[in-house]
Amino acid sequence: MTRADRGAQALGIPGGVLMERASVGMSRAILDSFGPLAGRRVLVAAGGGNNGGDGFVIARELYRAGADVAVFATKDEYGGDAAVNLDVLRNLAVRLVGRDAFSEELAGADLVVDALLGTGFEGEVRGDLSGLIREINDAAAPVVAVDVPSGVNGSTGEVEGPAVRADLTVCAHAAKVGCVVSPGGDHAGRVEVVDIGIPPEAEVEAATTWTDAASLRGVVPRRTGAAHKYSAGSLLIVAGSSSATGATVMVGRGAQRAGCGIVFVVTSESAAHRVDAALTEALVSGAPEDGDGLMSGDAVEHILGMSERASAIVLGPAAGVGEGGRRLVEGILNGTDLPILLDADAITNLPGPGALAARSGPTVITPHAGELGRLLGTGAKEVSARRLSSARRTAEESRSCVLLKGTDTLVAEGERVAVNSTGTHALATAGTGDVLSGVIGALLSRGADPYDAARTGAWAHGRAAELWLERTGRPVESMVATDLFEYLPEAFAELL
Ligand SMILES: NC(=O)C1=CN([C@@H]2O[C@H](COP(=O)(O)OP(=O)(O)OC[C@H]3O[C@@H](n4cnc5c(N)ncnc54)[C@H](O)[C@@H]3O)[C@@H](O)[C@H]2O)[C@@H](O)CC1
Ligand SMILES: Nc1ncnc2c1ncn2[C@@H]1O[C@H](COP(=O)(O)OP(=O)(O)O)[C@@H](O)[C@H]1O
Ligand SMILES: [K+]
Repeated sequence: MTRADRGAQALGIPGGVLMERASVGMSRAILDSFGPLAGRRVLVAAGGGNNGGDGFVIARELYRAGADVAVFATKDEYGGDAAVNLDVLRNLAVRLVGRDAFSEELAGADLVVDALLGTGFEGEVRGDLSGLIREINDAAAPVVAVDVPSGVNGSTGEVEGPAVRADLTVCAHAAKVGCVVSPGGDHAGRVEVVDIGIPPEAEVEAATTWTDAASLRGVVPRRTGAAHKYSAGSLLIVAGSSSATGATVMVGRGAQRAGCGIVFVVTSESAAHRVDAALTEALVSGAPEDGDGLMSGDAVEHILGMSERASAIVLGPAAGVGEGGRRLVEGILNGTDLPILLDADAITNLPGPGALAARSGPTVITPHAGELGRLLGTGAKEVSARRLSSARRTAEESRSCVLLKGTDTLVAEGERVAVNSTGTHALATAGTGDVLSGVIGALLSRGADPYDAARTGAWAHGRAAELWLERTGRPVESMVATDLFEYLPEAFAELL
């Protein structure tokens, strides 16, 4: 954003014009959500930078819309465009209030505009700003954040101290990463984007991008008329144990609904007949198991034999954690160059991200914060606090594609990270991750590269859940993972 901003100014567009356009657009969005504001009390809290400058213009616009506007500015002296816009307010019947009157104004406000900190903020909030943020969060009135909720790092979503909890965040030019990646994303409320007039010459390629349907155009492999079941994608699923068959079935169904031509399954010997009965169209075989009913290291030979008929492998869900599992994972990683997706127990059985770096074949891992915390040795809390950097670091150390699950889903590979745009908390139910593995595995088997397979899989999986909600009108709490199968085809149809 900073580079795009500078680029626009280098083309000759004055910063003040950008600020005006941003703030006029933001004011319109505020009025659309909370208007009409005639006679209503609005408190604008403005910080010392350009985010505060936006706040001054918004104060002017809401005043023009008839609101009774009070502005608290954290600095005594301003410079640049912010100073110009503050001076305008002095000529209007907008009340400029001091710190002593802030709390009282807040108590009487119908709407609060948080323009304390924007993209220029990082680290932990210093000084009296923490107190202001806490007060805003305790107030009854709805809160609109300008560009980024103050206290949230707009570039990463990290939150190190107090941060505003907004009902609406209006972003200039593009949604800021911090408004969608948690924990920052959990502070932003609804996110709207307003155009501020940045011309294409000033657009920059961002390292972090947004996976929407448009960004996936042409990415999903199509089946041609001359296809046969093997050329349409042949996936080998290595999953489950004698006491856990459901995960395997869900990976298989997910893969079939994502267009895989043929699904092979290898599971524990004693579980094979149950998986076979549940997955009509798949070819299921049993592999040697240990005393606990988990596939043992001895299963490697059988699995590598089966892999000769496959174009990709999904390894992991419910396969069990332990010495046998570690030998299994190691044997398969070293034994084939096929694209491999590792999920769940297969991730836990890895000694560390470096264990994947030596592979010559493409690798995708799909951990949630707990699994990634174990893999990195940092713990789930640290991963959840720094999702973007955790995913990036893992992608770098493993030289693999990393899909980090959660309320937002990140896909990191090399220098790039994509933030998924679909999904709902209806997905917070057991087994949805297994379905996702199957979907991504199918796309790998059909020849998609790991980054595209992971981005597309996450998008279609999230979209299927949204479609289930839209079509059935049922409460989020009643979704079960198998509900996704009916809606995956429709989600893919939207991409084709
Ligand atoms: N041409 C432009 O530059 C445009 C800027 N825009 C707005 O300007 C914002 C960026 O402006 P700035 O770069 O001035 O940055 P900010 O206004 O986000 O923040 C800078 C201010 O925050 C203070 N600060 C930084 N870190 C702090 C910390 N840890 N604790 C307490 N205070 C801290 C600084 O001392 C400074 O006063 C955007 O978010 C957006 O709202 C928009 O108006 C669009 C155009
Ligand atoms: N609150 C939420 N909002 C959106 N998506 C969620 C939420 N909670 C979980 N998900 C998604 O649901 C899936 C859960 O996967 P996982 O935890 O591996 O489940 P399981 O292992 O039971 O299959 C992931 O794709 C995750 O991103
Ligand atoms: K802000």
